Amino acid sequence: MSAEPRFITLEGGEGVGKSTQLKNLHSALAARGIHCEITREPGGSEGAESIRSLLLDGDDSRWSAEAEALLFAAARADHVEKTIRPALEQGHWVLSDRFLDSSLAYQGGALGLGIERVRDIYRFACGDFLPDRTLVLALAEGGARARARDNEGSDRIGGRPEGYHQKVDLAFRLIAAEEPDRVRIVDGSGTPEEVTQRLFDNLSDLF
Ligand SMILES: Nc1ncnc2c1ncn2[C@@H]1O[C@H](COP(=O)(O)OP(=O)(O)OP(=O)(O)O)[C@@H](O)[C@H]1O
Ligand SMILES: Cc1cn([C@H]2C[C@H](O)[C@@H](COP(=O)(O)O)O2)c(=O)[nH]c1=O
Repeated sequence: MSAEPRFITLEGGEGVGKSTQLKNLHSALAARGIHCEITREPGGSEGAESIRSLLLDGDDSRWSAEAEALLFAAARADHVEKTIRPALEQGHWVLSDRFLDSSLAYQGGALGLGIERVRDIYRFACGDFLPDRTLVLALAEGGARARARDNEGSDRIGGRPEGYHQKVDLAFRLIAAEEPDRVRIVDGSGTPEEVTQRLFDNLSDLF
């Protein structure tokens, strides 16, 4: 349908439905003749998947805030170079479960590094490359859904206290307010099909 390949990212806090919606959106776009490659962060390339376990396994105290932000940026640089750019150059759309805005919200906003400092790290890692559209799913009961899904177990960052995740949500809203053309907050409540339709509607200007 569209000649121009697009890079779309799905964002939001824990358990808001990103992975579910990534698959649904992939099918909804395929039904309209748009082939997408699906990927995720941290990960999405061989090197970045190795960094993923460094970031998500172990105790919260394993890394300083600065080291954590740099590890996410290193993983992202590899992901962009090895997976995302090549797919776009081949004419494929790319849908990623998390990307830059997770670092801005989790490390910049909630961990206290500052959103602008984390943007600077990103520019060093990836230059001026940005998603064409970022859809942030918003859902108050996301944390409860994630805990039910994970049987109360969680990874190094997901297991941080409730106050941390509230700051993540606030930071996503700040980022969306700063970049309204790229970043949209989308209501994550209702059936999976209702949410997919809302996400799809927020991409229609890109077709
Ligand atoms: N619309 C929905 N209604 C009810 N349950 C849902 C809905 N969407 C997803 N779920 C369920 O909620 C849980 C979390 O969804 P999902 O894994 O897609 O979220 P996520 O944002 O990718 O989470 P995380 O960031 O923690 O990996 C899963 O058990 C999933 O089946
Ligand atoms: C990309 C990215 C991720 N995070 C955090 C967010 C989650 O707690 C985990 C990833 O787990 P998921 O189940 O695969 O969503 O990592 C982060 O803090 N900063 C980032 O840049």
